[in-house]
Amino acid sequence: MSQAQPIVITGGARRIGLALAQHFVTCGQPVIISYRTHYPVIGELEQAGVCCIAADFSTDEGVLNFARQIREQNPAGLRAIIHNASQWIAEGGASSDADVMTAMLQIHVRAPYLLNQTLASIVGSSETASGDIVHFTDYVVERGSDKHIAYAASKAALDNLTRSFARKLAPRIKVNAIAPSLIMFNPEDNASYRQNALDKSLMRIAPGEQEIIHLVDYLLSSQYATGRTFAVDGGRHLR
Ligand SMILES: NC(=O)C1=CN([C@@H]2O[C@H](COP(=O)(O)OP(=O)(O)OC[C@H]3O[C@@H](n4cnc5c(N)ncnc54)[C@H](OP(=O)(O)O)[C@@H]3O)[C@@H](O)[C@H]2O)C=CC1
Ligand SMILES: Nc1nc2c(c(=O)[nH]1)N=C([C@H](O)[C@@H](O)CO)CN2
Repeated sequence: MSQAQPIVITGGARRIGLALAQHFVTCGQPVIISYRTHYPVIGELEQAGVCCIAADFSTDEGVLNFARQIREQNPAGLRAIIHNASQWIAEGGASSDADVMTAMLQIHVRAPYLLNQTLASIVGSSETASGDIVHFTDYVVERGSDKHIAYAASKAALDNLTRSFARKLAPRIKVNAIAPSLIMFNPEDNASYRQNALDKSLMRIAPGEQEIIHLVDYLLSSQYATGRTFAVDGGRHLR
C-alpha cells in the first residue's frame, strides 16, 4: 500500500501547531513540521515518526530553503499545508513600528505566499478536493486592533490570500482560513488580562487546541468548502 502523503504544519513544535501534529500522528497520518526553537518535544515527535525540519521564516531564504527540502524529501507530494507559524507582536515594544510591520508581513504574508507558490504543484493529486491549504488568520481581521495594528493588517492580507489561492488552485486543492479569537492563553498572561479576554466573548472560555483540531478535520474532510474563512471566536462579534 502506498504511503499516505504527509501534512505540513508550520510552527508545529508548540501550542496549536504541536497539538495538530500530535493529533495527526495519533490518526496515523504522516506529518512534517517546521520548527524554529528546538524544544524538547522535538525528540518525542521524531520518535513518533514526525519529520521535523528547522526553519526560520524571517527571511525569504529561510522560507524557500524549507520549501526546497519539502520538495526533495517528498516526491509523492503532500496531503495539505497548514500555515500556523506566527508571531503576535504589539506596537510599543522593543522593535520599531517599521520593524514590527516588516516582521508581521514576513511571517503572515510572504512565508505563506512563497510556500504556496512553490509547493502547491505537489499538494494533493489529480483528483478533485484531494489537497488542502489552511491559513490561520485571526478574528481581528474583521475589527482591526489598536494594540496589534501591523499584526492585524498582515492577517488581513493572509485572509485575502485565501480567496486568491482558492481561485487559482480549485478544484484539486481547497484553500480556507481559520479565524480564531481567544483559543489559549500564554503563560505570561496575568489574571486580570485573562478575565478581560474571557469577558470579550459570549461563551467566556478559552476552549483550547481541540476546538481548532475539530475544524481542521472538518475542512480536510470536506469535498466542497473552499475560499472561506471559518470563525472560531465564541460569539465575540455579538458582544
Ligand atoms: N492562541 C490563540 O489564542 C490564538 C491563535 N491564533 C493563531 O493561531 C495560530 C497558532 O497560535 P499559537 O499556537 O498561539 O501560536 P504561537 O505564537 O504560540 O506559536 C506560533 C509558532 O510559530 C513559530 N514561529 C514564529 N515566528 C517564526 C518564524 N519567523 N519562523 C518560523 N517559525 C516561527 C513559533 O516558533 P517559536 O516557538 O520558535 O517562536 C511557534 O512555534 C497562529 O497563527 C495564531 O496567530 C489566532 C488567534 C488566537
Ligand atoms: N501567534 C499568535 N497569535 C495570537 C496569539 C498567540 O498566542 N500567538 N494569541 C492571541 C490572543 O489569544 C487573542 O486572540 C485574544 O487575546 C491572538 N493571536
